Amino acid sequence: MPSAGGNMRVGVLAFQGAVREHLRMLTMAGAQAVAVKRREDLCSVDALILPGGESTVIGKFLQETGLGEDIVSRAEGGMPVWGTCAGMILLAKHIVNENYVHLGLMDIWVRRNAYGSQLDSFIVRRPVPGVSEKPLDLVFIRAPYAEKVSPGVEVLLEVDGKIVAARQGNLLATAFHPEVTEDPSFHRFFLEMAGSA
Ligand SMILES: NC(=O)CC[C@H](N)C(=O)O
Repeated sequence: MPSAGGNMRVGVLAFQGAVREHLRMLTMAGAQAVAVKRREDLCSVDALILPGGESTVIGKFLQETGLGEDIVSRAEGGMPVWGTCAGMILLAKHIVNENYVHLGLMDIWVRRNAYGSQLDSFIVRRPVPGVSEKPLDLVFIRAPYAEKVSPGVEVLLEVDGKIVAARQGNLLATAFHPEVTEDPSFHRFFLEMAGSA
């Protein structure tokens, strides 16, 4: 059972990538932040973040440890899961420029490394409807975007016509990295989403 508000225990998959940054932001947003490395760790959390990093490396780890299977069954049972950047790729049912999928949970068509080498990493400032009226720094680092989504998926934000944030029930995906900024709005949004799940 998810516990309410500040008592919520939120895990961050802690194999590779921006783990500490998410743990810090969750604490700032008022949750109990837990590093998830083993299958046992997952049992104790109400919600989970899949951080940015390298999706191929994290995906291999998920497969080898069995954590991937556990995450899929918890997510199918309603556990809120948020994937940032590589995490968005891990969540997707379709990776348009690869011939594999990882967790295959979300009805989105994601393109890996979608911005190419010239535009590898960049920041844009935008308000995100439903998350923050004030413009947020959106940090893209070798980011994916979604080319399309199924009708059941709510697009939260497009930047230059590309889908960079989307929600499908208990699943949230962002192509950018809110955890490397100083603004916990997105983490609060995820906690609210998790609290009402
Ligand atoms: N910052 C990131 O998470 C980059 C994602 C990475 N390009 C991948 O494909 O996994």
